[in-house]
Amino acid sequence: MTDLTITRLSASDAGFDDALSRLLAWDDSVDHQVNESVRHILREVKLRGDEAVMEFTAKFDQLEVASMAELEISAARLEQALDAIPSEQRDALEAAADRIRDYHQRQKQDSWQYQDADGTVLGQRVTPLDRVGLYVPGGKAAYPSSVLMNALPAKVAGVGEVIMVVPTPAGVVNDMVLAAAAIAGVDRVFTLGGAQAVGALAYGTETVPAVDKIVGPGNIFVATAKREVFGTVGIDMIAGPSEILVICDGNTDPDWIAMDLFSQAEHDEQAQSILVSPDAAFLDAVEDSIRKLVPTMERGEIIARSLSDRGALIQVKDLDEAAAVSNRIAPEHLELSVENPEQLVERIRHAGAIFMGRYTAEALGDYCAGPNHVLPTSGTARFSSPLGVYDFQKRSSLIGFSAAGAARMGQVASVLARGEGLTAHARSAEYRVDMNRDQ
Ligand SMILES: NC(=O)c1ccc[n+]([C@@H]2O[C@H](COP(=O)([O-])OP(=O)(O)OC[C@H]3O[C@@H](n4cnc5c(N)ncnc54)[C@H](O)[C@@H]3O)[C@@H](O)[C@H]2O)c1
Ligand SMILES: N[C@H](CO)Cc1c[nH]c[nH+]1
Ligand SMILES: [Zn+2]
Repeated sequence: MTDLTITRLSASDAGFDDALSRLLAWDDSVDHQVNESVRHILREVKLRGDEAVMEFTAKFDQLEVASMAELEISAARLEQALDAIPSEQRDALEAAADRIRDYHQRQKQDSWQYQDADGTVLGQRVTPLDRVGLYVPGGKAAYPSSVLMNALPAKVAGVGEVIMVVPTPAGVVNDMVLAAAAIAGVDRVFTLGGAQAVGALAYGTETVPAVDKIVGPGNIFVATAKREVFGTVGIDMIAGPSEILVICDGNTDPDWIAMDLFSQAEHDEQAQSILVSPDAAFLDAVEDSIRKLVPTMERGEIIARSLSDRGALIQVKDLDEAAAVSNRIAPEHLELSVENPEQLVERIRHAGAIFMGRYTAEALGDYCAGPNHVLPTSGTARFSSPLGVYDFQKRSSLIGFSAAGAARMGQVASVLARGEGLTAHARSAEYRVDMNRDQ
């Protein structure tokens, strides 16, 4: 097993800022290789469609097929999976789906309009997207919960067609993933992953229909591919390797905190788990818990790599400084494991999801609390939000001038248009002014 190296930092040390920047940064050489490889995959998929998709699926997912039809899962197979899984799993999926649907219903935006004094009608028409692609990760683990988190907001929004892609390395299909797709009402499922799946959805192939927007989390290849195809299609955000930052006042059981850190570290060697506390003895105790518990974990190797390469235990002088460190990192998940989370949350400006108090394990949010678990990573919580119904709705402005309104505002438009030297704009507005003057 990988040697476990635990990075300890102190916010009061002179080199803290640099050390933190190094911890958060990706290795540039890895970045470069990933970018190159993703661009190549996308180019090939755009040029050669199904043929390239099948080649990359064979190469990266060890899944050889003679035709693309073999990479689509039928609706009947989804239903069969729903019947095949143990009732305990089906009940858990349905319980989670109910809470996720209930939470997301509240995000749905409706169209609105109002009339001003001239009788002019102004408003906003809200409509669902026609067709979306959901990326459900599946390289190192299968994520039925991510099927629910991606698909249910799309269904609540009323999206016309929901296409899901999920890699099935070596052709091993996970029945819980398929069952979740049946529960959520996904329309079509393809067993594709990585940049080739993102390319197929963005450009369309002979078999995979092009979508309007691609949402969902994935590894660094998926996140990079989404960044590359943005503009051809919409994307939700960059939701890459998972992250957790725990702020603890030192009074939570250290084993609980160690396991909370593991809960994200076990996703990926590139996941990031950070603990921030003003209590040095508590940091020691959590370090002991980590060393004690890693060997007991099924995914201990991934956890050890992730904690060693990207994890840290950070000492701060007080909870205010803890909040400042957290704001700088803008983590995907932030646990406030403190006596008074309501007070501390006031100081938090950037985080994908905030877990309030000692009992709120981040893992509950991953599965069944109700809010979405697809969240901005890599500091992008500074400017983006959790996946939600709003990602599947778009807005059109509505403008309906009355004759009186056209006359009044036509004069304003005319002055502004002539100021910009745009005569056609000006005269188009003036026609309506003059027409009203004649009447
Ligand atoms: N933010 C969230 O909501 C959320 C939810 C679940 C999982 N996650 C994250 O999603 C990620 C899942 O990663 P994963 O790897 O298990 O599954 P994944 O589906 O994201 O990636 C698997 C795909 O990566 C591609 N790939 C792998 N190695 C490659 C290479 N060398 N070159 C080109 N392509 C390659 C393959 O095509 C494969 O199909 C983890 O980082 C996890 O932390 C995030
Ligand atoms: N923690 C992931 C989001 O970063 C979501 C997830 C799915 N299953 C378990 N966890
Ligand atoms: Zn998780």
